[in-house]
Amino acid sequence: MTQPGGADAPIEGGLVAEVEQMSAEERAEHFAEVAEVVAPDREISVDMGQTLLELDELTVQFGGLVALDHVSFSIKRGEILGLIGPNGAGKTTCFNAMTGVYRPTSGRVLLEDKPLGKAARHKITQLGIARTFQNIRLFAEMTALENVVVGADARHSTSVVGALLRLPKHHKEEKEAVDRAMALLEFVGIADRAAEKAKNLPYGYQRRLEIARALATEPKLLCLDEPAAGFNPAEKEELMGLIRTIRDDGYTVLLIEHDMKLVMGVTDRIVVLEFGKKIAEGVPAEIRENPAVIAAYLGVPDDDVA
Ligand SMILES: Nc1ncnc2c1ncn2[C@@H]1O[C@H](COP(=O)(O)OP(=O)(O)OP(=O)(O)O)[C@@H](O)[C@H]1O
Repeated sequence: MTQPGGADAPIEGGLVAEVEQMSAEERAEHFAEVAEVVAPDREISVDMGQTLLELDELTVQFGGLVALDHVSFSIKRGEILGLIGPNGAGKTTCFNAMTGVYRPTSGRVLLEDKPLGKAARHKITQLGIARTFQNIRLFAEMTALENVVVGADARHSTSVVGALLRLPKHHKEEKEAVDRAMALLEFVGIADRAAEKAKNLPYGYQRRLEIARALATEPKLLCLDEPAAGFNPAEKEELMGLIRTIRDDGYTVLLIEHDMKLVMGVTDRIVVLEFGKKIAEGVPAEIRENPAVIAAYLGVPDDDVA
Protein backbone atom coordinates (compact mmCIF):
# COMPACT_ATOMS: atom_id res chain seq x y z
CA MET A 1 0.00 0.00 0.00
CA THR A 2 1.21 3.48 -0.74
CA GLN A 3 0.36 6.35 1.51
CA PRO A 4 -0.82 9.47 -0.29
CA GLY A 5 0.11 12.71 1.36
CA GLY A 6 2.85 11.09 3.40
CA ALA A 7 1.27 11.66 6.81
CA ASP A 8 0.43 8.28 8.21
CA ALA A 9 0.26 8.84 11.91
CA PRO A 10 -2.60 7.20 13.78
CA ILE A 11 -5.14 9.61 15.25
CA GLU A 12 -4.71 9.62 19.00
CA GLY A 13 -7.56 9.06 21.43
CA GLY A 14 -10.90 10.87 21.27
CA LEU A 15 -14.10 9.64 19.68
CA VAL A 16 -12.36 7.45 17.14
CA ALA A 17 -10.86 5.38 19.92
CA GLU A 18 -14.18 5.26 21.79
CA VAL A 19 -16.07 4.02 18.76
CA GLU A 20 -13.35 1.54 17.92
CA GLN A 21 -13.86 -0.05 21.33
CA MET A 22 -17.59 -0.68 20.80
CA SER A 23 -18.91 -4.22 20.77
CA ALA A 24 -20.88 -5.52 17.78
CA GLU A 25 -24.15 -5.04 19.73
CA GLU A 26 -23.29 -1.49 20.71
CA ARG A 27 -22.42 -0.69 17.13
CA ALA A 28 -25.61 -2.22 15.77
CA GLU A 29 -27.66 -0.11 18.17
CA HIS A 30 -25.66 3.04 17.56
CA PHE A 31 -25.63 2.76 13.79
CA ALA A 32 -29.09 1.32 13.22
CA GLU A 33 -29.96 3.92 10.60
CA VAL A 34 -26.93 3.14 8.49
CA ALA A 35 -28.61 3.60 5.10
CA GLU A 36 -29.77 7.10 6.00
CA VAL A 37 -26.31 8.08 7.11
CA VAL A 38 -24.68 6.61 4.05
CA ALA A 39 -26.91 8.18 1.40
CA PRO A 40 -25.35 11.26 -0.20
CA ASP A 41 -26.44 14.43 1.50
CA ARG A 42 -25.43 17.15 -0.86
CA GLU A 43 -27.01 19.27 -3.54
CA ILE A 44 -26.67 17.94 -7.08
CA SER A 45 -27.90 20.37 -9.69
CA VAL A 46 -29.00 17.77 -12.24
CA ASP A 47 -32.01 15.48 -11.86
CA MET A 48 -31.90 11.69 -11.76
CA GLY A 49 -31.36 10.33 -15.27
CA GLN A 50 -29.82 13.58 -16.53
CA THR A 51 -26.17 13.97 -17.53
CA LEU A 52 -24.01 14.28 -14.43
CA LEU A 53 -20.58 14.01 -16.02
CA GLU A 54 -19.62 14.50 -19.62
CA LEU A 55 -16.40 13.70 -21.45
CA ASP A 56 -16.17 15.90 -24.51
CA GLU A 57 -13.62 14.81 -27.10
CA LEU A 58 -11.14 13.95 -24.38
CA THR A 59 -7.62 13.27 -25.62
CA VAL A 60 -4.59 12.26 -23.56
CA GLN A 61 -1.20 11.82 -25.20
CA PHE A 62 2.01 10.51 -23.66
CA GLY A 63 4.69 11.64 -26.08
CA GLY A 64 3.82 9.87 -29.33
CA LEU A 65 1.31 7.53 -27.68
CA VAL A 66 -2.34 8.53 -27.88
CA ALA A 67 -3.82 6.83 -24.80
CA LEU A 68 -7.23 8.47 -25.25
CA ASP A 69 -8.32 9.70 -28.63
CA HIS A 70 -11.23 12.16 -28.76
CA VAL A 71 -13.39 10.11 -26.41
CA SER A 72 -16.87 11.40 -25.66
CA PHE A 73 -19.53 9.87 -23.43
CA SER A 74 -21.68 10.89 -20.54
CA ILE A 75 -22.71 9.44 -17.22
CA LYS A 76 -26.27 9.93 -16.06
CA ARG A 77 -27.09 10.63 -12.47
CA GLY A 78 -28.16 7.44 -10.73
CA GLU A 79 -26.72 4.90 -13.15
CA ILE A 80 -23.90 2.38 -13.01
CA LEU A 81 -21.84 2.88 -16.13
CA GLY A 82 -19.29 0.23 -17.04
CA LEU A 83 -16.06 1.21 -18.76
CA ILE A 84 -14.47 -1.79 -20.44
CA GLY A 85 -11.88 -2.59 -23.06
CA PRO A 86 -8.86 -4.84 -23.54
CA ASN A 87 -5.63 -4.20 -21.60
CA GLY A 88 -4.12 -0.84 -22.48
CA ALA A 89 -7.37 0.45 -24.01
CA GLY A 90 -7.24 3.67 -21.97
CA LYS A 91 -9.68 3.00 -19.11
CA THR A 92 -7.43 4.04 -16.24
CA THR A 93 -6.15 6.99 -18.25
CA CYS A 94 -9.76 8.05 -18.55
CA PHE A 95 -10.16 7.94 -14.73
CA ASN A 96 -6.89 9.79 -14.31
CA ALA A 97 -7.91 12.55 -16.70
CA MET A 98 -11.28 12.89 -14.96
CA THR A 99 -9.80 13.12 -11.49
CA GLY A 100 -6.98 15.56 -12.15
CA VAL A 101 -4.15 13.02 -12.08
CA TYR A 102 -3.41 13.69 -15.77
CA ARG A 103 -4.07 16.88 -17.68
CA PRO A 104 -5.99 16.17 -20.87
CA THR A 105 -4.04 17.09 -24.01
CA SER A 106 -7.31 18.40 -25.41
CA GLY A 107 -11.03 18.10 -24.79
CA ARG A 108 -13.03 18.72 -21.66
CA VAL A 109 -14.59 17.03 -18.67
CA LEU A 110 -17.79 18.63 -17.41
CA LEU A 111 -19.39 17.92 -14.05
CA GLU A 112 -22.96 19.20 -13.82
CA ASP A 113 -22.32 21.16 -17.02
CA LYS A 114 -19.30 22.95 -15.58
CA PRO A 115 -15.86 22.25 -17.06
CA LEU A 116 -13.38 20.94 -14.50
CA GLY A 117 -10.65 22.78 -16.38
CA LYS A 118 -7.32 22.60 -14.62
CA ALA A 119 -8.78 21.85 -11.19
CA ALA A 120 -6.34 20.04 -8.91
CA ARG A 121 -7.09 16.58 -7.53
CA HIS A 122 -8.25 17.72 -4.10
CA LYS A 123 -10.50 20.32 -5.70
CA ILE A 124 -12.07 17.66 -7.93
CA THR A 125 -12.69 15.53 -4.84
CA GLN A 126 -14.41 18.49 -3.21
CA LEU A 127 -16.45 19.10 -6.35
CA GLY A 128 -17.73 15.54 -6.08
CA ILE A 129 -15.70 12.93 -7.94
CA ALA A 130 -14.19 10.19 -5.79
CA ARG A 131 -12.26 7.17 -6.92
CA THR A 132 -10.58 4.00 -5.83
CA PHE A 133 -7.38 2.69 -7.38
CA GLN A 134 -6.40 -0.49 -9.18
CA ASN A 135 -3.58 -0.77 -6.65
CA ILE A 136 -5.00 -0.19 -3.21
CA ARG A 137 -3.96 3.10 -1.61
CA LEU A 138 -4.67 3.40 2.07
CA PHE A 139 -2.96 4.93 5.08
CA ALA A 140 -1.27 1.70 6.13
CA GLU A 141 -0.57 2.65 9.75
CA MET A 142 -4.01 4.11 10.42
CA THR A 143 -6.97 2.04 11.54
CA ALA A 144 -9.84 1.35 9.17
CA LEU A 145 -11.97 3.94 10.95
CA GLU A 146 -9.24 6.56 10.82
CA ASN A 147 -8.83 6.00 7.09
CA VAL A 148 -12.51 6.78 6.55
CA VAL A 149 -12.48 9.82 8.85
CA VAL A 150 -9.58 11.17 6.83
CA GLY A 151 -11.54 10.43 3.64
CA ALA A 152 -14.41 12.56 4.91
CA ASP A 153 -11.95 15.31 5.69
CA ALA A 154 -10.96 15.55 2.02
CA ARG A 155 -14.44 16.88 1.29
CA HIS A 156 -14.41 19.73 3.75
CA SER A 157 -12.38 22.88 3.81
CA THR A 158 -12.32 22.94 7.62
CA SER A 159 -10.31 20.06 8.94
CA VAL A 160 -12.22 17.42 10.83
CA VAL A 161 -8.93 15.72 11.50
CA GLY A 162 -7.63 18.97 12.95
CA ALA A 163 -10.69 19.04 15.12
CA LEU A 164 -10.11 15.46 16.17
CA LEU A 165 -6.65 16.30 17.31
CA ARG A 166 -6.98 19.69 18.91
CA LEU A 167 -10.11 21.75 18.92
CA PRO A 168 -12.89 20.93 21.39
CA LYS A 169 -15.26 23.43 19.79
CA HIS A 170 -15.42 21.15 16.77
CA HIS A 171 -16.77 18.35 18.89
CA LYS A 172 -20.10 18.17 17.07
CA GLU A 173 -18.43 17.99 13.66
CA GLU A 174 -16.06 15.39 15.02
CA LYS A 175 -18.88 13.26 16.33
CA GLU A 176 -20.75 13.46 13.05
CA ALA A 177 -17.63 12.56 11.08
CA VAL A 178 -16.82 9.57 13.26
CA ASP A 179 -20.42 8.35 13.29
CA ARG A 180 -20.65 8.65 9.55
CA ALA A 181 -17.31 6.92 9.03
CA MET A 182 -18.41 4.07 11.27
CA ALA A 183 -21.72 3.79 9.45
CA LEU A 184 -19.81 3.56 6.18
CA LEU A 185 -17.68 0.71 7.52
CA GLU A 186 -20.90 -1.01 8.58
CA PHE A 187 -22.34 -0.38 5.13
CA VAL A 188 -19.43 -1.96 3.27
CA GLY A 189 -19.39 -4.85 5.75
CA ILE A 190 -16.12 -4.37 7.61
CA ALA A 191 -17.14 -2.62 10.85
CA ASP A 192 -15.97 -5.60 12.88
CA ARG A 193 -12.37 -4.62 12.05
CA ALA A 194 -12.75 -0.85 12.51
CA ALA A 195 -9.93 -0.67 15.04
CA GLU A 196 -7.42 -2.64 13.01
CA LYS A 197 -4.59 -0.99 11.11
CA ALA A 198 -5.29 -0.93 7.38
CA LYS A 199 -2.10 -2.83 6.61
CA ASN A 200 -3.25 -5.75 8.76
CA LEU A 201 -6.67 -6.13 7.15
CA PRO A 202 -7.34 -9.00 4.76
CA TYR A 203 -7.15 -8.00 1.11
CA GLY A 204 -10.92 -8.06 0.56
CA TYR A 205 -11.40 -5.78 3.56
CA GLN A 206 -8.83 -3.34 2.18
CA ARG A 207 -10.75 -3.16 -1.09
CA ARG A 208 -13.97 -2.45 0.78
CA LEU A 209 -12.22 0.09 2.97
CA GLU A 210 -11.14 1.97 -0.14
CA ILE A 211 -14.78 2.17 -1.19
CA ALA A 212 -15.86 3.36 2.27
CA ARG A 213 -13.20 6.02 2.21
CA ALA A 214 -14.28 7.21 -1.23
CA LEU A 215 -17.92 7.30 -0.08
CA ALA A 216 -16.89 9.39 2.92
CA THR A 217 -16.30 12.31 0.56
CA GLU A 218 -20.02 12.11 -0.35
CA PRO A 219 -19.19 11.94 -4.02
CA LYS A 220 -21.59 12.92 -6.74
CA LEU A 221 -19.76 10.34 -8.84
CA LEU A 222 -17.96 7.30 -7.48
CA CYS A 223 -15.31 5.85 -9.82
CA LEU A 224 -14.18 2.30 -9.05
CA ASP A 225 -11.09 1.02 -10.84
CA GLU A 226 -11.27 -2.78 -10.87
CA PRO A 227 -12.63 -3.05 -7.33
CA ALA A 228 -12.96 -6.84 -7.60
CA ALA A 229 -9.41 -7.47 -8.83
CA GLY A 230 -8.00 -10.51 -7.07
CA PHE A 231 -11.39 -11.70 -5.80
CA ASN A 232 -12.80 -15.18 -6.25
CA PRO A 233 -16.18 -15.49 -8.03
CA ALA A 234 -18.19 -15.51 -4.77
CA GLU A 235 -16.38 -12.41 -3.46
CA LYS A 236 -16.95 -10.71 -6.81
CA GLU A 237 -20.68 -11.43 -6.66
CA GLU A 238 -20.80 -9.98 -3.15
CA LEU A 239 -18.96 -6.87 -4.23
CA MET A 240 -21.25 -6.36 -7.18
CA GLY A 241 -24.16 -6.60 -4.74
CA LEU A 242 -22.55 -3.83 -2.70
CA ILE A 243 -22.12 -1.67 -5.81
CA ARG A 244 -25.79 -2.11 -6.65
CA THR A 245 -26.70 -1.11 -3.10
CA ILE A 246 -24.49 1.96 -3.39
CA ARG A 247 -26.36 2.96 -6.54
CA ASP A 248 -29.73 2.22 -4.93
CA ASP A 249 -28.73 4.55 -2.09
CA GLY A 250 -28.58 7.41 -4.58
CA TYR A 251 -25.01 7.35 -5.84
CA THR A 252 -23.80 7.36 -9.44
CA VAL A 253 -21.08 4.84 -10.24
CA LEU A 254 -18.48 4.51 -12.97
CA LEU A 255 -16.97 1.04 -12.93
CA ILE A 256 -13.90 -0.42 -14.56
CA GLU A 257 -14.01 -4.16 -14.15
CA HIS A 258 -12.11 -6.98 -15.78
CA ASP A 259 -14.74 -9.66 -15.47
CA MET A 260 -17.10 -9.29 -18.44
CA LYS A 261 -19.83 -11.45 -16.90
CA LEU A 262 -19.94 -9.25 -13.83
CA VAL A 263 -19.90 -6.03 -15.83
CA MET A 264 -22.84 -7.30 -17.86
CA GLY A 265 -24.70 -8.23 -14.69
CA VAL A 266 -24.26 -5.05 -12.70
CA THR A 267 -24.17 -2.11 -15.10
CA ASP A 268 -26.98 -0.11 -16.67
CA ARG A 269 -24.91 0.93 -19.67
CA ILE A 270 -21.43 0.18 -20.96
CA VAL A 271 -18.82 2.17 -22.86
CA VAL A 272 -16.15 0.17 -24.68
CA LEU A 273 -12.67 1.49 -25.44
CA GLU A 274 -10.06 -0.03 -27.70
CA PHE A 275 -6.68 1.54 -28.45
CA GLY A 276 -7.83 4.78 -26.85
CA LYS A 277 -10.96 5.12 -28.96
CA LYS A 278 -14.59 4.54 -28.03
CA ILE A 279 -15.79 1.66 -30.18
CA ALA A 280 -19.21 1.04 -28.66
CA GLU A 281 -21.74 2.31 -26.14
CA GLY A 282 -25.05 0.81 -25.07
CA VAL A 283 -26.96 -1.38 -22.66
CA PRO A 284 -25.29 -4.71 -21.79
CA ALA A 285 -27.41 -6.73 -24.24
CA GLU A 286 -26.38 -4.45 -27.11
CA ILE A 287 -22.71 -4.57 -26.15
CA ARG A 288 -22.75 -8.35 -25.97
CA GLU A 289 -23.96 -8.52 -29.59
CA ASN A 290 -21.85 -5.67 -30.96
CA PRO A 291 -19.54 -6.95 -33.76
CA ALA A 292 -16.80 -4.38 -32.98
CA VAL A 293 -16.76 -5.43 -29.33
CA ILE A 294 -16.69 -9.11 -30.22
CA ALA A 295 -13.80 -8.43 -32.61
CA ALA A 296 -11.92 -6.45 -29.94
CA TYR A 297 -12.20 -9.35 -27.56
CA LEU A 298 -11.53 -12.17 -30.03
CA GLY A 299 -8.71 -14.27 -28.72
CA VAL A 300 -8.77 -12.57 -25.33
CA PRO A 301 -9.31 -15.14 -22.60
CA ASP A 302 -12.40 -14.47 -20.45
CA ASP A 303 -10.27 -13.62 -17.43
CA ASP A 304 -8.55 -10.80 -19.30
CA VAL A 305 -11.69 -9.25 -20.68
CA ALA A 306 -12.50 -5.63 -19.68
N1 LIG B 1 1.86 7.72 -17.35
C1 LIG B 1 1.96 7.11 -18.53
N2 LIG B 1 3.02 7.33 -19.35
C2 LIG B 1 3.11 6.71 -20.55
N3 LIG B 1 2.18 5.88 -21.04
C3 LIG B 1 1.10 5.63 -20.28
C4 LIG B 1 0.93 6.22 -18.98
N4 LIG B 1 -0.26 5.78 -18.46
C5 LIG B 1 -0.78 4.96 -19.37
N5 LIG B 1 0.02 4.86 -20.46
C6 LIG B 1 -0.24 4.08 -21.67
O1 LIG B 1 -1.52 4.45 -22.15
C7 LIG B 1 -2.21 3.33 -22.67
C8 LIG B 1 -3.52 3.18 -21.92
O2 LIG B 1 -3.23 2.73 -20.61
P1 LIG B 1 -4.36 2.54 -19.49
O3 LIG B 1 -3.65 2.18 -18.24
O4 LIG B 1 -5.24 3.71 -19.48
O5 LIG B 1 -5.16 1.29 -20.07
P2 LIG B 1 -6.24 0.39 -19.36
O6 LIG B 1 -7.35 0.25 -20.33
O7 LIG B 1 -6.57 0.95 -18.03
O8 LIG B 1 -5.45 -0.97 -19.24
P3 LIG B 1 -5.48 -2.13 -18.11
O9 LIG B 1 -6.77 -2.87 -18.30
O10 LIG B 1 -4.31 -2.95 -18.46
O11 LIG B 1 -5.39 -1.47 -16.77
C9 LIG B 1 -1.29 2.14 -22.52
O12 LIG B 1 -0.60 1.97 -23.74
C10 LIG B 1 -0.34 2.57 -21.43
O13 LIG B 1 0.91 1.95 -21.56
